[in-house]
Amino acid sequence: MRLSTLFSLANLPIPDFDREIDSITAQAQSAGEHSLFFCLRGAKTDGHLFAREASLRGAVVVCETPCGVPDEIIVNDTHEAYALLCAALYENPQQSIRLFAVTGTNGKTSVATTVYEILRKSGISAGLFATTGARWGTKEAALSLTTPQPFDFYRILSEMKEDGVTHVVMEASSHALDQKRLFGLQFSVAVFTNLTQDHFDYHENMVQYFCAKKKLFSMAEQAVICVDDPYGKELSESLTIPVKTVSRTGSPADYRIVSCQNDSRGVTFHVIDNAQTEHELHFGIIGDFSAENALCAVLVCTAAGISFEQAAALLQTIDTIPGRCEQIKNRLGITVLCDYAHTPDGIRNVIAAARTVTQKQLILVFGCGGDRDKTKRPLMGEAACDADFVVITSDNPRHEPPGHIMREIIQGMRPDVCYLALRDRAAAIRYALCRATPGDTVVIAGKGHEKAQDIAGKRFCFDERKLIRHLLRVMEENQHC
Ligand SMILES: CC(=O)N[C@H]1[C@@H](OP(=O)(O)OP(=O)(O)OC[C@H]2O[C@@H](n3ccc(=O)[nH]c3=O)[C@H](O)[C@@H]2O)O[C@H](CO)[C@@H](O)[C@@H]1O[C@H](C)C(=O)N[C@@H](C)C(=O)N[C@H](CCC(=O)O)C(=O)O
Ligand SMILES: Nc1ncnc2c1ncn2[C@@H]1O[C@H](COP(=O)(O)OP(=O)(O)OP(=O)(O)O)[C@@H](O)[C@H]1O
Ligand SMILES: N[C@H](CCC[C@H](N)C(=O)O)C(=O)O
Ligand SMILES: [Mg+2]
Repeated sequence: MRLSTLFSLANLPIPDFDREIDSITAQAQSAGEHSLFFCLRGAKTDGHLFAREASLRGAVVVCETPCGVPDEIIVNDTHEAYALLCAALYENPQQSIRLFAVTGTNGKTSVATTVYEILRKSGISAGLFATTGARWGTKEAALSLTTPQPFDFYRILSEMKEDGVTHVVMEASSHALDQKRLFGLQFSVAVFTNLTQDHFDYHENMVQYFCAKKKLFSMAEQAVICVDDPYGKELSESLTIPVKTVSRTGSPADYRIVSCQNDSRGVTFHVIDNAQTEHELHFGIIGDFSAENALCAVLVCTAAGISFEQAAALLQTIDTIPGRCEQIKNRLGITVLCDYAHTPDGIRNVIAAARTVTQKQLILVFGCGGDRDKTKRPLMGEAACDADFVVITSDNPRHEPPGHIMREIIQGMRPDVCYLALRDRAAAIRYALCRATPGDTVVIAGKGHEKAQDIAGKRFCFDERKLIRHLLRVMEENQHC
């Protein structure tokens, strides 16, 4: 595409020179003869420092301050221009697709996947961008980020459009909102699930974390907001767009969950709407929080033109979200849940959910990621004390020593709680499963759908669900350990 066409499609002033452009990048080392290189100011360094390198590779450079290279274009905000020009390169696929987004600390993948499944099952040609990957029709694409960088996002979105997708639901991470990866998009509905501690390695405090999340709602026509935490309540009161509020702990709301019953088939719950009509819903994922996620998903679908009743009926047919309170069936009489809880609130919630289906002991296996929020480690240790026995292990230690991370978790644990620390995650899972007796539940948290363990910057194959299934099969064959 010509540079002039690209800028014109992005509604940006047309540069005074023209060139053929076929790719866009923010990584100087990937720039080439026909690429546009964006100088982004990041957390670690400033992309402007790499303008010369990109230019020597033949790229046109887009910057905020002059870099003194030939063929440079100066814009006010390179993050914004980056998103707009990536959209333009793919001929603005978002203009013919209805978009829905979910933000919040926990529950984004769960809500987004549920919306996707309901839309799909109702006959709508839908697409999904989530931590678990992108999906549409019979296709899938792996994503390295929950909310992809603009170039990857528009590349996949345009493929979805070519394949006839009309509705797309996605997760909006706080990192993405802060870095304006979604700049220029307009969402039919934005959802807020909750806000509790996470990512303090990136956001300085809860106020800044909340500010990043709030940005999504300036890009939305309608909102669905859980008002049980003070941030949701404040957000709902600050917006001028139509808002549907949701609660499950008695806070006043348009849709109130008034009872939840969990059993091995999931959660059955009652909702009273703002016309005081009561509805009974069922969702195949256990946990009171799952009822809240499910209700948010149903409300998003009503904005897509599906009736509440139809959305609720389709909800009943969903029994799995990969790695989210996913039950791994076995003939040993133990309940095994593979889950993605990786925050103090997530750990507390998944234990509470698992309790509702546990007759005897509840065993938890978990760890904390390296090179990420260190302050959540003792808090996750403290939350883990709600289990009867805890196996502390590794969860993507990245560049940190696993033993050091495990010690930080243990610092938050009550001295009366029984635990074992086993650095090798496969050994930790094996130990927990072997320890369990009929009537017990084993919750394995933090990695869910993930297929690798990141140790010292190297990614080792580690498909947790496959490993659990294998161990359970061996145990079934032996009926003892
Ligand atoms: C914390 C974070 O989000 N970092 C992202 C950010 O990096 P950064 O701001 O540190 O960038 P930087 O290293 O300072 O570099 C600034 C610029 O110089 C460029 N550069 C830098 C060095 C070089 O040699 N050459 C070069 O061109 C970089 O490409 C970049 O454009 O910008 C980079 C490029 O645009 C991203 O790759 C990087 O994501 C990293 C890989 C990442 O892991 N992000 C995670 C934490 C993330 O975004 N997670 C959320 C989900 C979180 C959740 O679960 O809620 C997500 O949406 O996935
Ligand atoms: N509404 C909720 N409130 C609290 N905890 C939840 C909620 N929904 C899910 N969880 C817990 O958090 C875990 C992660 O859920 P999910 O993957 O949906 O969150 P996410 O926001 O997408 O996370 P990420 O930031 O990694 O993308 C689940 O496995 C479950 O244990
Ligand atoms: N998407 C989240 C969850 C990571 C969960 C855990 N497996 C880890 O690696 O810390 C993040 O990037 O912070
Ligand atoms: Mg997610």
